[in-house]
Amino acid sequence: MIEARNLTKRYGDKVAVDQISFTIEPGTVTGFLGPNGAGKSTTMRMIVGLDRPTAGTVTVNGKPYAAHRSPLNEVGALLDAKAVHTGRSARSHLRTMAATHGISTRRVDDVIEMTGLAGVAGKRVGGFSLGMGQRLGIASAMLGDPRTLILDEPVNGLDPEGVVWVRTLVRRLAAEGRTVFLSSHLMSEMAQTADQLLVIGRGRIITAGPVQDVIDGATGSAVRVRSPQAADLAALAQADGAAVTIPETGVVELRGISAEQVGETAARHGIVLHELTPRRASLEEAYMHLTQDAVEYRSETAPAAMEAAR
Ligand SMILES: Nc1ncnc2c1ncn2[C@@H]1O[C@H](COP(=O)(O)OP(=O)(O)OP(=O)(O)O)[C@@H](O)[C@H]1O
Repeated sequence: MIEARNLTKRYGDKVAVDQISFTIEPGTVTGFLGPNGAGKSTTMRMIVGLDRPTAGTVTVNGKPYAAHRSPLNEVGALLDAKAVHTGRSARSHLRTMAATHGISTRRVDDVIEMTGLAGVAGKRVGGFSLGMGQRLGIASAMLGDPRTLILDEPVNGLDPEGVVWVRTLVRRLAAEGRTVFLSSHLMSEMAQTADQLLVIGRGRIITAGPVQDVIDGATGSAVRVRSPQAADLAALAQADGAAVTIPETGVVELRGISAEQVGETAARHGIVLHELTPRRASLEEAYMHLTQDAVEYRSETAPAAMEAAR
């Protein structure tokens, strides 16, 4: 379990993390989302004691990271996959880490096997592809068989097979009762991997909760209706309190009303329906909606893309 209370980090005038409080429960995969510069890496670094909070506290399984007698057995972290001595082989890197923490060489062989690195474990890390480096980072995080895993962008640079592998691995680790906290900018992947979400923007928590609740809370569910009398139906739904958008001629999208209500209203007024579809937003749409005011580094085309996504 990871617990943060009023956790704050300032770099000079810049408030990177602003009094955030959250609990990451064991037995779940919790996704950490937010735009570039939102404070995700800073938060993760504070959890593992690489950055000191300016104020507030964060504990892992009840204690600050540094207070654990054997931190590597408590928390495994992948924070910067490139932070490895490039002249060493993967096996030698892992064996050095293991030796300094009283971990057996058998465990080193196990994590090499587990992360699919067996074929390249004797090669210099400097020659590794981004994906191989990520696998080595995950192997390092797993070395102490920790109860808590913190993974910053673990699928970055992985091919589709690698992405599925990470998803399966973290799901299995959570099913074993471990705490898994991971960040990613890939929304479709996060939607498939995480149970819970923590969304931050400009150093503050925007929302937190189960994935589907976060999506529904951000966008609400909608009903898409195609009808030759779409305008009539839209007027009736509006009178019933629905919000109406017209994505194309002959199609209306209604919010704040159920598909059943729409169908019954249509039947009562003899309106012909060609389509009646309850429509749930994607995590990407919800994320765009949630973070639209928290994006610091925005490209010129982003607002138009967001509009289209809504
Ligand atoms: N060492 C530092 N010195 C000064 N400012 C920093 C430092 N580290 C981070 N920041 C600033 O703190 C803010 C949060 O950065 P952080 O790297 O935690 O964001 P992030 O959510 O991980 O972003 P990304 O998705 O781009 O990785 C940013 O504005 C960043 O520029």
